[in-house]
Amino acid sequence: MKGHILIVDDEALYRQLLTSRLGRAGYGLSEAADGEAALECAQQGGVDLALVDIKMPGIDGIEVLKRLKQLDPQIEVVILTGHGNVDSAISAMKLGAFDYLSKPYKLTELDIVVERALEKRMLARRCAALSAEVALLRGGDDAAVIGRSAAWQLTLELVRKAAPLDLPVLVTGESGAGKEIVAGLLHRWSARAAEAYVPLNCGLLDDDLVESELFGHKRGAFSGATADKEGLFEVANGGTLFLDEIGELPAACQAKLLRVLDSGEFRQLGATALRRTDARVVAATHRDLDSLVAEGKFRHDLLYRLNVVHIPVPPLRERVEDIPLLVEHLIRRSARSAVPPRLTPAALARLCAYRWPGNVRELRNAVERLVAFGDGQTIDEDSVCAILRLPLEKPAQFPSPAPAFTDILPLEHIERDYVTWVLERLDGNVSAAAQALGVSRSTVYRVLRSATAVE
Ligand SMILES: Nc1ncnc2c1ncn2[C@@H]1O[C@H](COP(=O)(O)OP(=O)(O)OP(=O)(O)O)[C@@H](O)[C@H]1O
Repeated sequence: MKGHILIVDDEALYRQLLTSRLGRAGYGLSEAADGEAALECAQQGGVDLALVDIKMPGIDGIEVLKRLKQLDPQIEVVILTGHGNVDSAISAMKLGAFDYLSKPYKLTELDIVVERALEKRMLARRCAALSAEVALLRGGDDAAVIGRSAAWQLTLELVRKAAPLDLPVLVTGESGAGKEIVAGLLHRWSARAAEAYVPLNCGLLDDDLVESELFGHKRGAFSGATADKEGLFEVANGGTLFLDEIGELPAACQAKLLRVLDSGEFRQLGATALRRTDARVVAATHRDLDSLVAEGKFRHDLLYRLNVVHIPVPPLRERVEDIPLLVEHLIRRSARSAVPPRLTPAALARLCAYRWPGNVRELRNAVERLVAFGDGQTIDEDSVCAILRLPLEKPAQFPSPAPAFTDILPLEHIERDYVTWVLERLDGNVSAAAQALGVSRSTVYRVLRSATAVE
């Protein structure tokens, strides 16, 4: 697809004219007959360009332009003005409109303006993607760390406080929740940021190799040690050593690690002399270290030493508000073209309602598959259900709430029934329902409370 255009005009004839012309040219299209509908549509995301009639009842074109830009400064807006209405066209340009067209305009003129506006949008996208890539190659990018939920903000607050402290940190949380992301931030936000950040997954190496990897060895220390080798504690000197899956650390290494944490000293395998290191240790685990201590598999004193600062990373299901942002970010990252596919609201609601046992990693994999196997234009509820192996429809359990309209009912009743129905369809997940309905969680609670009050 060449880009998604939102056509906003109260006159159906003009909308029709534009949709048939631009539809034939291969653009994705949405229509809105007034400003309110336009903003609702833009809120769902995926709009690249809006063609907005300046004179409309209710919210006029200039106001729509302002609010669209607040919603997403990257959306390009072309204002459609009446003949001779140059003053408003100029104010629109001052507010960030890409261009304006005075009615009646030539369709070839429209084609050129649309093409240029979309080209600008695509270039801005490419530029942002490249900057993110460069930042990533340079060792991380704070902007690529996504999340605005209260739970995630609390985690970041802890990271911000812990980063400059120069103490060991233990990061815990389910697999795929973002522990390594947190470890990276602890390094980047510390005074050691310019020094090495060295990660090691303790679960991936054989027991005897972990020790040599961490502390290094002298030539001849064991069969196969043909030369002296520096350990990661030395490589990370002055920087941060990230020990992932610390629960898997073999017993012999646990004792040595405790010593380094206490004194900064260690011995290479096969060496007699002590060496010193100033590497800060950040450890992570998805396992319950207290249980491992109780089972005698993890040293109590090491846990005590590592746990000086503890940062728990909440699972994704406890920060549903982050899902839409992560999904948008991941779609943009995985999209094959400069115009990422558009996610339907029902598809997003399904993603928000899912429990994500594999957390952000599972979400990333799901989005990558949705983008790879999709048609490049739209990701709908059916595809999400297929990828997540969810039943698509639950008609027997969830009959349509549509009232028969034989009676005149207070709006409050209809609102209550509809919200209850949406909530049932989304397995009682209030955040997902709020997301799907485009309202806040407190609004969902208010409507439900009014339901209890009425009954
Ligand atoms: N807040 C976030 N913003 C953007 N991407 C994230 C975020 N959290 C996690 N991810 C992405 O999700 C994936 C898994 O994250 P990460 O490796 O940090 O999880 P983990 O908790 O360390 O997992 P494991 O326990 O399996 O090592 C990575 O691709 C990471 O980039």
